[in-house]
Amino acid sequence: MAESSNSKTSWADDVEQEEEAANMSKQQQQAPQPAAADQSQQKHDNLVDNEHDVNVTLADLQADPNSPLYSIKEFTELGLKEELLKGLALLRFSRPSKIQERALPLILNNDTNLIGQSQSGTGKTAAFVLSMLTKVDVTKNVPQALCLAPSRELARQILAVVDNMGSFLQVKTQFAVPLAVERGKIIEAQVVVGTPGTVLDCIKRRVLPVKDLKMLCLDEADNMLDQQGLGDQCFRVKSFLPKNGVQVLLFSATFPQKVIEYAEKFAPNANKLTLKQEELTVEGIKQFYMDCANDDEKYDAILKLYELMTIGQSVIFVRRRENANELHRRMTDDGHAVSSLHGAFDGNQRDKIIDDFRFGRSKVLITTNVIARGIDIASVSLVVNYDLPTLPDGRTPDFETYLHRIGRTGRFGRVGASFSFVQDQLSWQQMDAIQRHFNCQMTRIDIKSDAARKQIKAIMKSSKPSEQFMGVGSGN
Ligand SMILES: Nc1ncnc2c1ncn2[C@@H]1O[C@H](COP(=O)(O)OP(=O)(O)OP(=O)(O)O)[C@@H](O)[C@H]1O
Repeated sequence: MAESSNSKTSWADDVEQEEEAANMSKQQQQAPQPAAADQSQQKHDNLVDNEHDVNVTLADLQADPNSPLYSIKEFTELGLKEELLKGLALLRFSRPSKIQERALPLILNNDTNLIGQSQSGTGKTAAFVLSMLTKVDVTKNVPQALCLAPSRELARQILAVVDNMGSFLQVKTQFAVPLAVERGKIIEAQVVVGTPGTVLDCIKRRVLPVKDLKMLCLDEADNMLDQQGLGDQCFRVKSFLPKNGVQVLLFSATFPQKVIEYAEKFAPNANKLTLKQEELTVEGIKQFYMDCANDDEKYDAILKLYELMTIGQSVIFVRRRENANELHRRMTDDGHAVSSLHGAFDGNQRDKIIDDFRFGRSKVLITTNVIARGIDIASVSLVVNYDLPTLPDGRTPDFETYLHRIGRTGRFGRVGASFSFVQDQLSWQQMDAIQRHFNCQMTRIDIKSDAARKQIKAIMKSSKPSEQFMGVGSGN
């Protein structure tokens, strides 16, 4: 875990920053609370019509045994409380996805730990949120389920899902990130969602009572356990919990072999739902690459892409905060409306930037790996790897981060595209290694060609909000 020499400190830096962050009131720190129905409307509006020949409905996908959204059961067969079924209906979740259908009975029928893996955007959040909400007793005002996430943004998003899905249960929730927990007040909420550092601090200060906890859930578990700071904090949180009776759930789209060992230590004797490496990529995400001669050509290409990027919403990933600042400044100076988000912003600013993007007030977001994982915004149709993701050595490709980054599009059966820039021999090698690792093919695209622009436009349009519910373009 923490001692791993391969730990990805760049991500940890962002989180550390977050843990130290910001002077803000509790109210300002609350998760966004879109009315469930509005949120659901937004979700379904984003299931797409398209310019392609083939329309596949979500119902079709869920009937296809090869799709990660496939299910044979109904939510009503999964042993959920009536109030949760009502919450699911309000969110217009009609059928469970594969991970939900498989994980829920394994979690709910006994107290065995679970390591759950499924592709990005396939509904892992609902699997663990429904589990937490099933296990808590809302008549007791004491924390019973604890969920840890690696970033403020992700914790906030999970909290909003708990609030929405649990709205008929009248569950009480607590956001546990820096300064969100009222000083000196003992937490009475049944479900606590936060980042590991703050949660650990609350436990040590005895603000967060742990004796009634029944469930500990780690989202993006491989990432948290693999990092120096976060991994330590997660293990320390766990060491404070009752030795028996706490069910541990670890979820992620990726569980690289080297992390499995920590995962098994953290969640002993767990049931496991895992995937093979070549099953990890999401079919709806078309992967392209752009071959540039140098940095200037790369910048010209991103300007050419901009017009297409704003058809839907796009995320541009760069390596470091300074690169994000620099690209933001250059694009803004050139008259383009872009926003930027990274760990150097304080909590308040981060909430505003992500909310502006989430609710469509901004269209293009330049960011670091801080939101590479978990963030779920249905209308993101394009992900750009302006810099390919690497381990801290700056050379070795970071396969998992690549997969999580491109997974910000193509959510729950939608289509999307990813563009990766290559500009020298090293980035070529990195791209080649990524393709071999996932056994996938990236298609070369020349942004200057009309045909290519048309192709991209079609993909972007196909994931644009539409009147037509449930039409999911194949994108082929
Ligand atoms: N059964 C369902 N029916 C309809 N929509 C669903 C269902 N389950 C989840 N969704 C929606 O699918 C989207 C993706 O879900 P979620 O964010 O949980 O994916 P994930 O597997 O956690 O992805 P990641 O690995 O990127 O974190 C969300 O918008 C969610 O509301």
